[in-house]
Amino acid sequence: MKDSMASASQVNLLKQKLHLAKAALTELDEEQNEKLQTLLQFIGHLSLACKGQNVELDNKLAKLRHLLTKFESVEEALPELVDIEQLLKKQYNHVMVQLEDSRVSLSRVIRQIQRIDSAPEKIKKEINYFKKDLGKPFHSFWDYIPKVEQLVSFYEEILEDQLRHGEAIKISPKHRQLAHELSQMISEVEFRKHQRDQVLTIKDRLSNDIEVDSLIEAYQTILTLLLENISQEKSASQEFLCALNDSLTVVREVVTDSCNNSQRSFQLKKQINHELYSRVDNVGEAIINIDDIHNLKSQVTEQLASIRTSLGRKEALEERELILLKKSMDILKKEVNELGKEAADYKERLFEQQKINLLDSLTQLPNRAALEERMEQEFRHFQRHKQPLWVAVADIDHFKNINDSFGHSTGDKTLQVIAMALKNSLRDTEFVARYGGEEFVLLIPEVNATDIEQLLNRVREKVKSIPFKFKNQRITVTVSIGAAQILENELINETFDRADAALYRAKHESRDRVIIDV
Ligand SMILES: Nc1nc2c(ncn2[C@@H]2O[C@H](COP(=O)(O)OP(=O)(O)OP(=O)(O)O)[C@@H](O)[C@H]2O)c(=O)[nH]1
Repeated sequence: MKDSMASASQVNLLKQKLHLAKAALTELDEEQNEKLQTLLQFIGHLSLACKGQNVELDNKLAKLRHLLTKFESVEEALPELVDIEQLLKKQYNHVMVQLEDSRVSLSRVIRQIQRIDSAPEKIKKEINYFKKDLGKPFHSFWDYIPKVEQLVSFYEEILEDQLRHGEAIKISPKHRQLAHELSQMISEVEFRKHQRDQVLTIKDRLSNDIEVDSLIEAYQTILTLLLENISQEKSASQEFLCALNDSLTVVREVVTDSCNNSQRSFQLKKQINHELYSRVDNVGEAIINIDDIHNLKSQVTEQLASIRTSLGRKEALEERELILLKKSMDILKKEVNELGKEAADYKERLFEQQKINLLDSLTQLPNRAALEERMEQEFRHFQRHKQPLWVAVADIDHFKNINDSFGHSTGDKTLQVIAMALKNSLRDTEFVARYGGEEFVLLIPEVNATDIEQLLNRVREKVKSIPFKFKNQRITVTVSIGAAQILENELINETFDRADAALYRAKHESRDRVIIDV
């Protein structure tokens, strides 16, 4: 009995112990699960950090992350882990090879930079240190990236230094040609007064030894000035059109008002006339129907009074009409006067512009466009009257020497003086234009073949006798002239070509002479 009681208490004790052990085991299980969960999460995050290196590895890791989300599938993940481990090893080796390749490439680039002799000394030293540093292997991309950044900054510094102190682009014959063409173009375009000093400075710069930067700047400035002129011209035309439009609006309003007034007056007058006719009819009827003279008298007097009133109204209406008409006429007159003034101003501006467009701005002689106009005119005259007409081309001899020895502005002054001399040596009916550069064209009508050579030699002598003095040196400037007379059935351009060919011959036969094409 005693035993059975002791056994029972032992069983109870064991039961309690078992219970406690079970509880402790469950607690341990939960704790472990929690740790495992944290570990799995950590693996998941780690695998995400590896993403983007290799597609196969990415896929494997994605699958692993999926399996690790549930305890039940952790077992399935084990074979995957083996594959992934191998892939990771391969990837590591691959990255190390890549890093080494990159290090070698950087060394190659740095050797190239070292060849830039003009690099500043300070950068050259830094590059040397950098090159030594490149001797150590890279362990990760974080060793590589700062090196690339450093290399880029070397490039930047060298480039900046070269831009700051770099040699200007060398001027070539092509640039000189461009400078010359721009200078010619400037001479042919008329600039506004306030622009002229700027243009002269540019012209001066173009004629001396110009650098490419200054040439580009000159082109830019001239273009800006031309655009400014075009836009001013445009706004002047717009102003005129606006004034024209405003005036037309006023005129239209006045005419509409005046029409409306006439319409109203016409209706009123019609009404008054109707009243007058009816009063006159009344008088007529009274005369027929009323026998009693007193009665008739009073009826006629009454109708006459009404007629007078109507006539008075009609007169007042006509007077008002006249006043309105006068007012309208005054407004119209004022508008037409103002418009006339605007039109005259505009015409003047156009005329001035036209005149400017036909003048060479350096010599103030007619320019090439004016010459073409005049040639046509003389040609038409020749066709009608068959009077002699000569075309002569004059060219200054060795003009380049003047520019080269005394400068372009002296060359410009020489051109101006010779232009004046040519102009003064001709009659009013004769014409001289600057054809371009140092070449002039003369149109000489009504001179016989026997006299032309003498006339042109006089012109040549006149130029030769100009007492030029440059840098205290007495200089004689001469011209060569070629001339041709227009022939029956010849176009004037053909005559010009013959004159030009004669000039060519004069140039080759010693210059300072006149040759007539016969
Ligand atoms: N100062 C100045 N020079 C000009 C102008 N237009 C052209 N020239 C120069 O005129 C010179 C003409 O030279 P070339 O065509 O070689 O002739 P050249 O020296 O007169 O010699 P020949 O005609 O053969 O006797 C060039 O140097 C041009 O630059 C100008 O408007 N002003």
